[in-house]
Amino acid sequence: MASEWEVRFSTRKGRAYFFNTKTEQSQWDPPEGMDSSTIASLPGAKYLSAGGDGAAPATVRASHLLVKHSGSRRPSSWKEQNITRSKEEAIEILKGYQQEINGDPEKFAELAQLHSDCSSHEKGGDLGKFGPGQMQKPFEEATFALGVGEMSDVVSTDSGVHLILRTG
Ligand SMILES: N=C(N)NCCC[C@H](NC(=O)[C@@H]1CCC/C1=C/[C@H](COP(=O)(O)O)NC=O)C(N)=O
Repeated sequence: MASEWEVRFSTRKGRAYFFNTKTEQSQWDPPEGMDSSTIASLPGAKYLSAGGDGAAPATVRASHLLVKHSGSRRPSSWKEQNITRSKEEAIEILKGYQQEINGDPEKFAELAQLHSDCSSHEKGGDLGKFGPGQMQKPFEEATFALGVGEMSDVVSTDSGVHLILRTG
């Protein structure tokens, strides 16, 4: 069924692919028998550029709200010298912010400024523009899979756990 499919972007291959959210199957080609208007209506269809080569935007812009934990690559921040919370606690805290943000970009920037364990908190979480290869892979792939203005669910990297808002 079309609703099980979405288009994602492989930053490793630099092209779009089809992902079945039910079976978790990935494939380069459109699902068998799916007509072009259905394909165009799939989530992430924007990655299927006019040329069909799935070219992604060269750079994206995003903000993030990072909550670090004891397993972070650098368990310290402007906010807390020695971060000892567990990853599970960090996820709970982040989910609390996610509820409070409730999809509102201004609220996102406000909470990122107050609570993000990244120096980008000074700019409401803004990381500026970046292209493939600049951020840790899980962060990059999650951001490239978002539409402009969309927010991610919890994304985990070696830095900690993040909420991401794609802004450009
Ligand atoms: N281009 C911009 N604005 N800065 C360079 C970013 C370098 C990049 N950083 C990350 O991937 C982490 C996860 C997403 C954001 C981010 C921010 C980290 C998080 O804090 P940390 O784990 O470092 O203490 N702080 C800065 O690097 C990397 N390849 O390590």
